[in-house]
Amino acid sequence: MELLEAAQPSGAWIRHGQGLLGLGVAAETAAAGADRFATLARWWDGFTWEGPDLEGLPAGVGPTAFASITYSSDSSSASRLILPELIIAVTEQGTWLTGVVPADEEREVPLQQLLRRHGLQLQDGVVVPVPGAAPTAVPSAQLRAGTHPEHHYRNAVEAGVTAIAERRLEKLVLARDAVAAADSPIPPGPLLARLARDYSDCWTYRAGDVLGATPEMLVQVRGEELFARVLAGTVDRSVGEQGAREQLVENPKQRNEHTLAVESLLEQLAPVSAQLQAQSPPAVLELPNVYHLSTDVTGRLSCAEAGAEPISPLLVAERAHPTAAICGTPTATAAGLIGTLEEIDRGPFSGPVGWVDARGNADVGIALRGGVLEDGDRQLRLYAGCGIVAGSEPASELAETWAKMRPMLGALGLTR
Ligand SMILES: C=C(O[C@@H]1C=C(C(=O)O)C=C[C@H]1O)C(=O)O
Repeated sequence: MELLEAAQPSGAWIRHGQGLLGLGVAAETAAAGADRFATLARWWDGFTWEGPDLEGLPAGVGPTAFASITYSSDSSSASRLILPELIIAVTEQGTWLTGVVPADEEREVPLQQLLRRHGLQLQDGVVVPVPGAAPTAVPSAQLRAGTHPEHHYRNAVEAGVTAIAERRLEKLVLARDAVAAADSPIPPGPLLARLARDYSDCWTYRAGDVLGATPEMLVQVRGEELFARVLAGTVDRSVGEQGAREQLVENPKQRNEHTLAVESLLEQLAPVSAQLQAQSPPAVLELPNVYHLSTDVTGRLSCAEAGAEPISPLLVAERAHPTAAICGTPTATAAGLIGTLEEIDRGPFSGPVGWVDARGNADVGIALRGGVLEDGDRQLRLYAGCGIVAGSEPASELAETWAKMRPMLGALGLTR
């Protein structure tokens, strides 16, 4: 956490005080459109590593790229892979530092020098901030309306409920945005530190312009093993534990909404996986702002089972995206209605976010509970969405979007 406060990471992925921090940029690439996953995967596969052997080291150690991929293929935002020049991997087995120097530079940059460049140093084998560096303050921000006023969202929910009543689809996820504006650039480090502290069960992330703390894992790849955490079905934290059980586990509307999300993931991953198993019944995930219905899914990559060439984790993520947790059922109908009803460009929000290492391991979450830095970092655009099913009420869905924005609002010192 102390490191996060001091440094301004170009990439971050932290949970329970462990994870990855990327500093600076050694190489990066951007992609757009329907081929964005494949373009990024090819770029990453094209690297050769001449560093020490990584075999046996924890996932994420070594050269690791941070990924942010847009929700939609028509977004005007870019999807990105960023390979930092310095990667700090804090794992159960210890901390590893990886420095990345492009081969054509033909020079060794001492790790101490790389650390110093980012306000850090090694002291008795531990990475610490350089003494005397002033902590970066988060400027005070003002909450402003996003692309549309609140009533636009209520109307969109109403229209979604009508489409469901007309049996055009079963579920769709509608999102909206809001803006936190400051007079000076908002430093990502302290925001990430607050999120990692207050939402330690979530994956606190940064990749490119997007940052937040997501509770949802689209797909985690460890060698041949797959893991995912599907969330859908939400109640505010204020209902308490007993209320959450009654309103989530014992509520058919929420259970159905949740099942659709789990089924979409299982179906979409089926072509690339084997032995997929979903936990049943779903658990209740307790977070500081909300409770969710939550299902963990495990499986194996089918290419590994068949002894075939390994598939890039970015292409596994492409298969999995978008689940009904952030889009709807059936996918194509929901995606079409989202486009006409939301009238926002989701950018990286609700798209895949995370990292991929040089051995095919990856954590790819869903970019939720966060925001996108804009306007020279003086503005953070927050996003949140809700699953709409038969009987959803516009006012309570709007309230749920505010509850889902709470992690980022809290990190900015804002309340709502
Ligand atoms: C869309 C969001 O969250 C998703 C929607 C949920 C729901 O509608 O119950 C729950 C978790 C996420 O899968 C968001 O946080 O913005």
